[in-house]
Amino acid sequence: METMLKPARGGEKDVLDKDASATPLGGVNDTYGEDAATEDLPVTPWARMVASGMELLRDPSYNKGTAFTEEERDFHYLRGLLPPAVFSQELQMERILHNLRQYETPLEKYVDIMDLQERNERLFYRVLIENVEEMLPIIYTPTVGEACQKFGSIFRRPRGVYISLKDKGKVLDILKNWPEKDVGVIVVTDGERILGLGDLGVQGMGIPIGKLALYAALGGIRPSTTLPVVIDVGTNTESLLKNPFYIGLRQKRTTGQEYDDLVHEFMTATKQAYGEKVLVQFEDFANHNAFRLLAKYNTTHLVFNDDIQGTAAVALAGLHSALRITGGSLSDQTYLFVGAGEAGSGIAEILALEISRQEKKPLDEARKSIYLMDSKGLVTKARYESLRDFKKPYAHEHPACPTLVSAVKALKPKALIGTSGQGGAFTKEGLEEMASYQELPIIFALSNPTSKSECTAEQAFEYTKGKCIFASGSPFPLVTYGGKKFVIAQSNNCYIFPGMGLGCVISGAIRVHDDMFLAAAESLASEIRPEHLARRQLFPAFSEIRSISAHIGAAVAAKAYELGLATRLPQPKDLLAYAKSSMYTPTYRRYR
Ligand SMILES: O=C([O-])CC(=O)C(=O)O
Ligand SMILES: [Mg+2]
Repeated sequence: METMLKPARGGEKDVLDKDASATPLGGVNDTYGEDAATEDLPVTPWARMVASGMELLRDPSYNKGTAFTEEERDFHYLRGLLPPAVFSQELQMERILHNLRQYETPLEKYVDIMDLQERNERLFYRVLIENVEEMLPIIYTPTVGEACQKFGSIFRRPRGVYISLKDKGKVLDILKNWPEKDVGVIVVTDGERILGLGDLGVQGMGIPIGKLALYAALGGIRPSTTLPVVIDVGTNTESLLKNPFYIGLRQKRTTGQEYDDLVHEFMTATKQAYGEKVLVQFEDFANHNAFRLLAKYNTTHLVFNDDIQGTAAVALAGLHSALRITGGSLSDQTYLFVGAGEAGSGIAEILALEISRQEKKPLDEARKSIYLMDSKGLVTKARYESLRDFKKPYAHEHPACPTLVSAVKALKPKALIGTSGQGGAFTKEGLEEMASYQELPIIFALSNPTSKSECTAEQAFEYTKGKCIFASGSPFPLVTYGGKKFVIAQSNNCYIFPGMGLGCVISGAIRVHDDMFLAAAESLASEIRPEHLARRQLFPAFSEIRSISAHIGAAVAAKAYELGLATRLPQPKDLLAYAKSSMYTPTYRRYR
């Protein structure tokens, strides 16, 4: 059967045929029917009635622009509303890319491509999926950071849900204003720690929007089931409060009970509106809330924190790959983290967990080879009383080391991992020291966006005389050193969260367990082949990401079933095939 777009001139809109709830990703198995198509466009096994004519052209989920066929133009009252030429989606894509490449600044590209999302969603996703490496730096780090800083100025059309202190007591009603009833994945921020850029208040909304675009493009989550949310409790950033174009509450951040109550109302409302299988990803909260909220809600809701757990899983996969190059096992190395916030302690903790599993030793024992540095220098036992809880497990007996070089000299770490949000924190002296006692030092500069990276890729190679095994959080161009070219691997949580979401959705998971992140990390690491390692490339190319997400999704789902956390029964026999067949694809439907 084909997609039926019946004329509904009298305002009858979007009546979904009940057959639609056949699969977990919002109802439609997108590959279904493709084999059965007699013409070159795929067809879908369900029927919808939506608006026709101009309304159809203005609905981004159905609009195909110049790609409406002659037949469709006649049938859906489009004749004369479009110029006469009929384009293929491929030609439309070419045109989009051609125009995008004319812009001089990344922010102009961002505005242009996000506009496409509001005009023609399938074309937007097809451009993303088929050009991941080119598009990622625009809709994601680093450009999304600048977009958030200027979000008020570039604001055009709202997307997602804005919940502010003014909405206390009305959060469920607000969620009901969102037009989609079938929401499967929410990304929520309060904007207090946007990437490494600090408190951007309501303008942090760019991050949930960008992350969810990746859920759909990289993880195959149906776009209509994704919901970006920002909780606006004010901002402490003076320049934003003074900026006439700031679009949030013009007040200092509210904290304490009032903050907790609003977040709690939101968390309760998500379940009331969408059921207990809605996945809520916490994103870019400041440390003082991130750990707390995760601990508070992970026993009652399907939640994870991307900055703690997603970043951790991808870095663990990167360390696995790095050790395949250097030799040795995870357990007999020393690790030094510069930055002891969400990413630092998240990675430290998953690493300790993995070591304790591998070596069958207590977690506390496994933590002993992992050291953290914060703004006050090495985290040590002597500082124990004044430390935040999440740093305490790593407060080891050790003399004070105030600087990076002194810590590297004293500890001789195998791997140096930057999660500080401090651009340039990996000094020349520190990196030279890393290379002074080992053949292949592992250097991860993970802070985002590019301006906050602890060092550039070029500096890492230069200061270690080409010896380093390097990964960064944001993209860097290829580095040539000693006549050799090195592709710079990005250790970014976008390798993990789309697959994690896919795994949760296809299994109907009701909780996220740490073991699901270990499974995701293992799955990602298994994608690294000897040819990657020969080039010191720790992660596969983003062009392979849909297949990687399917594998991660299957691994996560398998773990959820094993742990008794999955509710979609019976368990599909072949989870990988099921994951793949459930993924959203953005080729146009044929409307009849
Ligand atoms: O958004 C990214 O690129 C990675 C991330 O979660 C962060 O840096 O907060
Ligand atoms: Mg983040």
